[in-house]
Amino acid sequence: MNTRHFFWRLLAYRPVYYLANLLAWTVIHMAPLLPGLITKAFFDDLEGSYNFPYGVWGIAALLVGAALARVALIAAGMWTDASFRFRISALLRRNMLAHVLQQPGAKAIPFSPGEGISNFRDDVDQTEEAVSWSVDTLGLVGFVIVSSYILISIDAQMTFFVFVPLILVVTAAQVATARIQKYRAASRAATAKVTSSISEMFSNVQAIQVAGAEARIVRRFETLSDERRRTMVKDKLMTEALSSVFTNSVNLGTGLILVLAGYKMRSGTFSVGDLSLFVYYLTFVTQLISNVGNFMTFYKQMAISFGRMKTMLQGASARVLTLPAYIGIGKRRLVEDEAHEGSGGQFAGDGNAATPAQAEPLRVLEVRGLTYRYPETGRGIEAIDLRLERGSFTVITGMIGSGKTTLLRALLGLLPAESGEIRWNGRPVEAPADFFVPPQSAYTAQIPRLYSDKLRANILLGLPETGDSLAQALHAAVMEDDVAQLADGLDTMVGPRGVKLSGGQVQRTAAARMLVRDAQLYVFDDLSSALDVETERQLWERLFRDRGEATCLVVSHRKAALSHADHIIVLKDGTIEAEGTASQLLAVSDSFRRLWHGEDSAAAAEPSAAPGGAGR
Ligand SMILES: Nc1ncnc2c1ncn2[C@@H]1O[C@H](COP(=O)(O)OP(=O)(O)OP(=O)(O)O)[C@@H](O)[C@H]1O
Repeated sequence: MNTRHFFWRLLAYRPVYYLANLLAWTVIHMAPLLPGLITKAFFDDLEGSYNFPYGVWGIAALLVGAALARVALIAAGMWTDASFRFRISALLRRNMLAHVLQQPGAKAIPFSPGEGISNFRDDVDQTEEAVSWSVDTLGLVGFVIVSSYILISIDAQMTFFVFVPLILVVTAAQVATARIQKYRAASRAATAKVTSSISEMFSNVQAIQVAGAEARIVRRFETLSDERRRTMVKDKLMTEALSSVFTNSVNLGTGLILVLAGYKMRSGTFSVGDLSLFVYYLTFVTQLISNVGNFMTFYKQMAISFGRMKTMLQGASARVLTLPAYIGIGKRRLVEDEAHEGSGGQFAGDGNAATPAQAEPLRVLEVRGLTYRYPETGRGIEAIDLRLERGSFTVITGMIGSGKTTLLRALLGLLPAESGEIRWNGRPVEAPADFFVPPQSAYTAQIPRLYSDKLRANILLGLPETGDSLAQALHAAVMEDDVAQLADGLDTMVGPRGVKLSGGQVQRTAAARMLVRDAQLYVFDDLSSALDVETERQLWERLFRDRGEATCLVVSHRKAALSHADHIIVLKDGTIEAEGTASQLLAVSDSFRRLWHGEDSAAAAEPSAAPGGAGR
């Protein structure tokens, strides 16, 4: 889809609103035709060449009436404009967000969060401007046709000079187009860098402080801001220069009319009324031309924004952006809902979420040849085979960077696997990202995130609270003592704008979030990265005791998990180096022996750490 198609599809999203807006602004732009003629009548009446039946006061009353009508029309135009603008920008933002939520979670946006925000904010605003300014064009054409007819019938030569600015402005706008596009793209890119630098600084304040890197970070920020300033100045200068060409063309036109009018009035072929009509119309012609110039500029800038929004879609069709959808106002339409079937989030219970139908009870989950390599580094996992029987406890272990997290993410559809096959009871799982959610499976990431909300809401994430399910999940996640110590217990505000929880508390909150959901497969990514040995041991013990028939797939290098595992997979450089039980692996795998004994040396080096779990 090119920019023109994109533009038309936006107009067609709410055609009635667009047409109402177009009509309102066409009338607003054509309305000055009347006061122009009244003003001419006023001067002609004074001059005695025309006799208005209601006298000078009648003319003055008509002028006041026309001005009031125009004020009322502009108020109506503002309403239609705001209504249409809001709808298209809400649609774009809604569709982009829905698309992001459908992407493999670990690759949801191709930019930094700061750039993503600028995409949602600035690029949508830019598009909104272009579409909104397009309604001025028809009014201009209407005004130009009628006014030129009136003016030509008075004096064709003078009319030509009225329209000289039009020719100048359109030519200037065309010449400047390529430049504006270039400057706008550069200023957008520089702004995005500054926004993402701010968000990185804010999320890494502690790391910056402990590294004593404040001065260097500020210097880097200054460089980025300076780059932004330079690109912005060019962009603004170009836009303002064009705008001043538009505005000043009225002065040029007035000058030309005055010179010619003086000459013609002396020869008696041109009246004061004619002069007033020319000058009056010129002002509006130029103002309208400048509106069209603005539209052309915005349209070019929209092309840049459209390109950036397409990048956000990561290869998906640009039609995604303009698919009709419910934006929260008016009646929900069936067609729109169908267009987005399955595009709901994965938070169950929000009323809009598309929750996948429950699959048949798990007997065996098989993975064959699963491969994913990060395009940036070429690292990842290759040809991984896996078999999880119902009720089994499988541990994936391996050295740092061996591919453990990547394996879990590719299996769960959080990364798009390059190749491989996943079968649930022998049946292929076509869309793992949609399938591996409750009630099929639940997952705790290595570095979970909390929202700025109550602890209770962070665990439930929209799930209705039933019976003692929350208390059970808190117990299973070894979280009950922590909750008891919080001032407002489960109602304590946590997350970035609330009470700061420790890394281990965040991880156990995420574990509770997972355990409160009924799932057949529980997937944990390395709880040991923030839990001490004793807490992790407690957590596994409670899980082994209470999990019933649930199947577990766990990344860990702790003995408490390894010693209870039915099956252990040792990864090295993205491939399976060895597999078996702990005792088998201790006999055959060097890597496994290092991991197993590594915990003893880590515990010895850390006096506060409690002894590890029972080894076999
Ligand atoms: N977003 C990414 N982009 C590029 N390369 C990545 C990315 N994430 C991980 N990698 C690389 O892929 C390989 C596997 O990483 P992965 O995070 O799966 O390892 P891991 O075994 O889970 O490590 P850890 O024990 O530190 O959690 C590593 O070499 C890593 O550098």
